[in-house]
Amino acid sequence: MSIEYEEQLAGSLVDSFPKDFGYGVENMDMMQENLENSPSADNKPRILLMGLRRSGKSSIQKVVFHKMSPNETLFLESTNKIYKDDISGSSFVNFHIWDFPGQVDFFDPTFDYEMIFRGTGALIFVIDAQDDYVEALGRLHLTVSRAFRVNPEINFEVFIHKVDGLSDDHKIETQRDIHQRANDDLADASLEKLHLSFYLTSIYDHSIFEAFSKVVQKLIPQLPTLENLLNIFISNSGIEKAFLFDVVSKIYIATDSSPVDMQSYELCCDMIDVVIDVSCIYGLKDEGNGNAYDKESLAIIKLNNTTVLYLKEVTKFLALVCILREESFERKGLIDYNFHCFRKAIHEVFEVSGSTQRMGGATVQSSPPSCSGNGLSRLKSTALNGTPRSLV
Ligand SMILES: Nc1nc2c(ncn2[C@@H]2O[C@H](COP(=O)(O)OP(=O)(O)OP(=O)(O)O)[C@@H](O)[C@H]2O)c(=O)[nH]1
Repeated sequence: MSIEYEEQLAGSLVDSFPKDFGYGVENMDMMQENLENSPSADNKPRILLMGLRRSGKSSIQKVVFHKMSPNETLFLESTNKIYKDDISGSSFVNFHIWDFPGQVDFFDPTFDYEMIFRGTGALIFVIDAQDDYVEALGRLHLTVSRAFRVNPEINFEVFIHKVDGLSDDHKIETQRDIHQRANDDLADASLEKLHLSFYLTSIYDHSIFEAFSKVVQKLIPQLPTLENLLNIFISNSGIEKAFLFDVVSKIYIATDSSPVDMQSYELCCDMIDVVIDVSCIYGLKDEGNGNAYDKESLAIIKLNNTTVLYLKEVTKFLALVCILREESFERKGLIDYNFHCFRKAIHEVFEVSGSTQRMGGATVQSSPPSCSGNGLSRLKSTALNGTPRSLV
């Protein structure tokens, strides 16, 4: 069975997937000040964070990609210029996030929005659900309709944010209402083809990571292959659920095709935190050198309800985290062998090598999570790669 499995995995390798998937190179006069000093133009997909002032855009970006604790966001100052964040240096996920200041007059004639939208993979519009959202809906409509006319390929994502302050019933009602009104506005403008996806989010729980995972997954051209590999892996190993995690951001870049329940996702996120924390405390060399997450990273946690959590390194940035029953874990040898095949296939999918890789003209260097500095996402030493060549 295992050999068959290996063949199945090997058979589905990447040739059929675009290697140079990416978005355009831009240079905008309007944003000289912000962009000139940033890592140069390249073909990385761009995710825009837009919305009214104080809707929570910067908080989302800081919490998901910079390990800021949600309480610290209370002290974030208002963004007054476009903040361009290239997160490819510390994460598997290889794109730029542009945080727009709420007060920018986006449709100022001197503002080259066509350039911006042309190079955009996803536009996240953040709506503060604790506030009156009528103005936000007007702004949403204006933004997405302009963007759609420039680039119909953009994924339009609406985060109904700060839902931690709402009761469960109120959450559902707010989502229904926003969904209805936003789509009515689009229908009135004959923009039925413009598809909006809605997510209920909060930085105070895992919902923001889940939503971001889904946004990012849509930008990964290899997603069907990854899902396929995960399906084959779990069905041959007696595993109930498996996630392929970006360890730094805790975004899952793929999972098998069984439905995701929030509790399983949270459990797996917590496991990553535990593993990295324990590794930071007990796993480093005497001088405190090294990375908290490396080739040797492996953890098994048995819960008191006969569930086993299993985490193993896949690449410098990716970990496989699985949930399974204790009985299935008795066949650990089989799981390990299948994992070995799975890992090999993932490496082949992304052609991960230990050297600098060229991605649509951009050279990317990156390092795995380390314990030094401000949280585990801080880069310590610049190690070469682990970033997928084709994930651009
Ligand atoms: N309750 C709650 N508050 C949040 C959440 N996300 C952000 N906030 C708070 O919302 C306030 C505004 O957050 P920012 O991230 O600065 O908002 P912004 O959209 O970047 O604002 P501008 O830079 O002015 O455009 C801060 O006090 C955050 O702590 C959330 O999920 N729940």
